[in-house]
Amino acid sequence: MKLIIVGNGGHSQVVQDLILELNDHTIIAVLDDQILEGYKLNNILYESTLKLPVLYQDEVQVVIAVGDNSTRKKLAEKFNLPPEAYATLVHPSAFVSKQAVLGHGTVVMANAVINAGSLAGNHVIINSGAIVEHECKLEHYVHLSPNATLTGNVSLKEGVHIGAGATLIPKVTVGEWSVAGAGAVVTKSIPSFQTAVGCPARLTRKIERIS
Ligand SMILES: CC(=O)SCCNC(=O)CCNC(=O)[C@H](O)C(C)(C)COP(=O)(O)OP(=O)(O)OC[C@H]1O[C@@H](n2cnc3c(N)ncnc32)[C@H](O)[C@@H]1OP(=O)(O)O
Repeated sequence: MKLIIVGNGGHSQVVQDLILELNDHTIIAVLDDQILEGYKLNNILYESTLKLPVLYQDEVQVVIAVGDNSTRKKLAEKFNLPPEAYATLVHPSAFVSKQAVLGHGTVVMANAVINAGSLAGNHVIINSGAIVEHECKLEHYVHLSPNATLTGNVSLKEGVHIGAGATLIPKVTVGEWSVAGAGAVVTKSIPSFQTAVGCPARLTRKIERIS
């Protein structure tokens, strides 16, 4: 499969590494509005995101490799491609249960675990070493940072960001576009558009709604 990677920052570097480990995908282009356009290195074309409609063809898939959830959503809305246009990528060292479901454009990094009955939507990031226990639900544009742990039956609504090493106890829900800080221990559900930090996690500041 030929792939177009959108984004050329730190998260993109790790996604590109994942693709190298898969051995059966070829990156044909990296698109980013912050890079020098129109050069080719190791057979990869570097261009602005405006070139996506020209480069996207049959037998090519796209990954939006941008860590920020709202930017990922804005780019997906701007491109307006069908969901199947986006590749789902799983690092070979990750464990994904056959009874789990991953959406389009979702990436699962090295050593992550996704257990039975869990569902992740589109453009979700399950980062290095993160654990998604049984029957969790992660809606579109969620980012679960490295080493974060969702215990059983946790629900993350659209755009939620769980910081590195955070732990969520069973059955809690995090409302849309909320953030649990690095190392937080979430013992109660968090409403939408809120930041929560600490152990046990306490609500700190409100988050502005994304446009
Ligand atoms: C591969 C990758 O890199 S993936 C990305 C992984 N990224 C992360 O895990 C980062 C997660 N983000 C955080 O933890 C951030 O600190 C946030 C989102 C919680 C910060 O939220 P903000 O509202 O901007 O907090 P701000 O930095 O202004 O700090 C406000 C207060 O909260 C405290 N605070 C901030 N983060 C945390 C935290 N994780 N745990 C405990 N306290 C915290 C600050 O010390 C500060 O306290 P003070 O008022 O007593 O000085």
